[in-house]
Amino acid sequence: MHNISLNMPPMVQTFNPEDLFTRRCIWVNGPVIVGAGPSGLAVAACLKEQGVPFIVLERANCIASLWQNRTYDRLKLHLPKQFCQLPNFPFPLDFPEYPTKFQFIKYLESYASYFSITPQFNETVQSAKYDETFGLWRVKTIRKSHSGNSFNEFEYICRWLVVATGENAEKVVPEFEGLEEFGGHVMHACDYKSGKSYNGQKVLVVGCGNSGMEVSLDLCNHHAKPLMVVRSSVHVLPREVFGKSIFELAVKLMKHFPLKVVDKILLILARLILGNVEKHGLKRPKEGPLELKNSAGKTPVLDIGALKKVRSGKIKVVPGIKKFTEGKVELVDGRVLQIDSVILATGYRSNVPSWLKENEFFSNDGIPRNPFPNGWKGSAGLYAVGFTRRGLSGASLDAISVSHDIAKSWKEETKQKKKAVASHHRRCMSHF
Ligand SMILES: Cc1cc2nc3c(=O)[nH]c(=O)nc-3n(C[C@H](O)[C@H](O)[C@H](O)COP(=O)(O)OP(=O)(O)OC[C@H]3O[C@@H](n4cnc5c(N)ncnc54)[C@H](O)[C@@H]3O)c2cc1C
Ligand SMILES: NC(=O)C1=CN([C@@H]2O[C@H](COP(=O)(O)OP(=O)(O)OC[C@H]3O[C@@H](n4cnc5c(N)ncnc54)[C@H](OP(=O)(O)O)[C@@H]3O)[C@@H](O)[C@H]2O)C=CC1
Ligand SMILES: O=C(O)C(=O)Cc1c[nH]c2ccccc12
Repeated sequence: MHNISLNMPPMVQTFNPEDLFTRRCIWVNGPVIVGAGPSGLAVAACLKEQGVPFIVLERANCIASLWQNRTYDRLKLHLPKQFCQLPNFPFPLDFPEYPTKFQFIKYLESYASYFSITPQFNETVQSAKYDETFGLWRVKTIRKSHSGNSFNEFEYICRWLVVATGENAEKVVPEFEGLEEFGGHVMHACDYKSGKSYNGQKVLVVGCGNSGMEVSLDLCNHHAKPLMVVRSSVHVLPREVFGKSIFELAVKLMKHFPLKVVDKILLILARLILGNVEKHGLKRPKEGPLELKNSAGKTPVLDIGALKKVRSGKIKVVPGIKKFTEGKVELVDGRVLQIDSVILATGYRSNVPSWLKENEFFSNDGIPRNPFPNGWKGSAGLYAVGFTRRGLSGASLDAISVSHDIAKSWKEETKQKKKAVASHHRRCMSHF
């Protein structure tokens, strides 16, 4: 870690009869990066290359905790590999076009070790606030011990703060009337690993984004009977068009045509390849797929086989939920269906508003207000990586911009400090 402990006397923050917390102050000669997912690792690597010291704080006990702890076994990247690698370190040549989550995790581990990035694990940022008087960020954290039985509080003081906690930091768990009476097993998709234990069960999958579709498909493959809730609408696109990635095609088209035209082309191709999906209950939104991704952050589904199961009736599409009763769900169309368990594929949200004491750069939903490509730089040394709704490729672009900007001001400030020290030294010497 590149930091200097100020050795300040421990300050008693709160008095708790069971725990006496002490908060240690640590000066960081560079940025504090919050989050050790792909975004935090990418910005850390780019800073390393430019000789800027930093620290990375991570609440989990490992890097890329979303990928390691909160995703299902059959997950594969659904964009081709060239859009998913991080700066300055390509995927191994033998990786398939769509790497598995385990290959991706291995790559991230090699990435962290190649750039010698050693995050401070089990440390959750609880608040970060800009101190106007000193022109510095104060980042307060709580660190869990290895045993998990004791906690220590820290305060990091720094000039630059990089937010890399992700668009998917917390699960969204909506409230449903009667869910406590339901009695069956209920969990969020982030805790789903495989359909192994659901053999023969009727499972209500709430949500039809990429998670809902892929969990439903996995349940089918494990001989369960999924019912997938589509309460509003969804764009389903083929992952490939005539053997070529539709995402790659969209990126190429965007260089020549406006977004609305690209959306029209994507929808014509989807219709040609997938047919009319609306007759199966998968109503398309009014806005086009890329337009909707930009405006509302809603990712189109890239189909990897769920649609075939919908067509054959193996995945049953049902409308919104009215309420739950014991062993049953009542739908908005009045139908009452018997079900065994529920999987909430209801999405994720950013957690930035819960800890960052700032509301100019980030909006209430925890995403920077400025749209791409200007969403990475705030004021007073505040930065964001991985919030442009452009997946891993967007995070890599942010990491490069952020690291260059920080390196520039870090080098200027370090030079000024060195000059000040040298002139102070000269003044002291002249007294002799
Ligand atoms: C199931 C799933 C599949 C996906 N597949 C793809 C894909 O194929 N291609 C693609 O481009 N994108 C995909 N995404 C999008 C995904 O968001 C990115 O791939 C990527 O994980 C984003 O990286 P990140 O570092 O910004 O966020 P994350 O990976 O979420 O990492 C953020 C880190 O910050 C930590 N953190 C959060 N709050 C705090 C705090 N207060 N203090 C300390 N640490 C904190 C978290 O523990 C986490 O480790 C997928 C998302 C999901 C949910
Ligand atoms: N293979 C891959 O690479 C995968 C990538 N991902 C990515 O992870 C991110 C998150 O995806 P995902 O987890 O699917 O989340 P999304 O936010 O994309 O989808 C959430 C779904 O839940 C529905 N929903 C929310 N609340 C309710 C409710 N109260 N009742 C009924 N339905 C509800 C939403 O419906 P509505 O639209 O009406 O709000 C929507 O269909 C995306 O970026 C996605 O692309 C996910 C899985 C696999
Ligand atoms: O955020 C995701 O889940 C992704 O897979 C990355 C992504 C960014 N922009 C998109 C547009 C269409 C499909 C996927 C993505």
